[in-house]
Amino acid sequence: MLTIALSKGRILDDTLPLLAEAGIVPTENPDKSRKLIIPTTQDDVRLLIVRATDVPTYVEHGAADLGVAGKDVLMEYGGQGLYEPLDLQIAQCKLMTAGAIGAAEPKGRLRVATKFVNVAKRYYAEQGRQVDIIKLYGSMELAPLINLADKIIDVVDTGNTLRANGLEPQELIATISSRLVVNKASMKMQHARIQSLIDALRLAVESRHRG
Ligand SMILES: Nc1ncnc2c1ncn2[C@@H]1O[C@H](COP(=O)(O)OP(=O)(O)OP(=O)(O)O)[C@@H](O)[C@H]1O
Ligand SMILES: O=P(O)(O)OC[C@H]1O[C@H](OP(=O)(O)OP(=O)(O)O)[C@H](O)[C@@H]1O
Repeated sequence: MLTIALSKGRILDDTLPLLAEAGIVPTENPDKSRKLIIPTTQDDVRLLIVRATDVPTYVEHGAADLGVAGKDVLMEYGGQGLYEPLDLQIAQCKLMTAGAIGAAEPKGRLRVATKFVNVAKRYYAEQGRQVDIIKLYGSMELAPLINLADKIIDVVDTGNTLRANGLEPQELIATISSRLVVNKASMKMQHARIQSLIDALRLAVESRHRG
């Protein structure tokens, strides 16, 4: 059995067409179903529906053989516990710092609100900048508006969410897309099977970007 961990929303929506091209189609609509284990048209392939930030955990521990996760989530998760053989080129966005439009840089310690605590620590450590990181789980854009923080670190696509809250994008930390991740033991034990799936998905990604 091959188990693939996916999160509902844009990753599921953008991954299903690629899986379909590789011959894997869920037997019920994962967006509508309340089931968390979804069989597919291939008897020996199933999907696990998990939170986006939990995908690397399922795959590293072997609860899933493969998964799809945003590079932002993988950067935050860290470590060397997963193979990352393919950029699926979906859910593309940027990981950026942002602050109130026109606000001056604070003189002393910078207060940065984010759910990407590890990424933030690494980013400012590389710059030798002293910061206080404030962990939030959502609605990051609020923090500078109510003076909880000077800046935020979040993913930005159109910039509409920032603009709607009087914020502007500042520094680019990384360009982001979603990656196929593979459990290391699975890659050894089921090498031919997983490699042929990677190859099929690579073809699907390439044909999408040609057409
Ligand atoms: N506005 C966006 N445009 C394009 N890609 C995005 C955007 N927002 C997030 N992403 C990418 O898609 C991935 C999944 O995002 P999604 O919004 O589905 O989950 P989440 O809200 O980050 O996670 P959770 O549901 O666990 O809170 C993110 O990790 C990021 O890589
Ligand atoms: O630059 P933009 O195009 O506005 O995109 C950026 C927003 O997209 C994501 O939220 P999403 O809409 O996915 O909602 P979520 O908070 O449920 O993830 C992310 O958390 C940002 O807030």
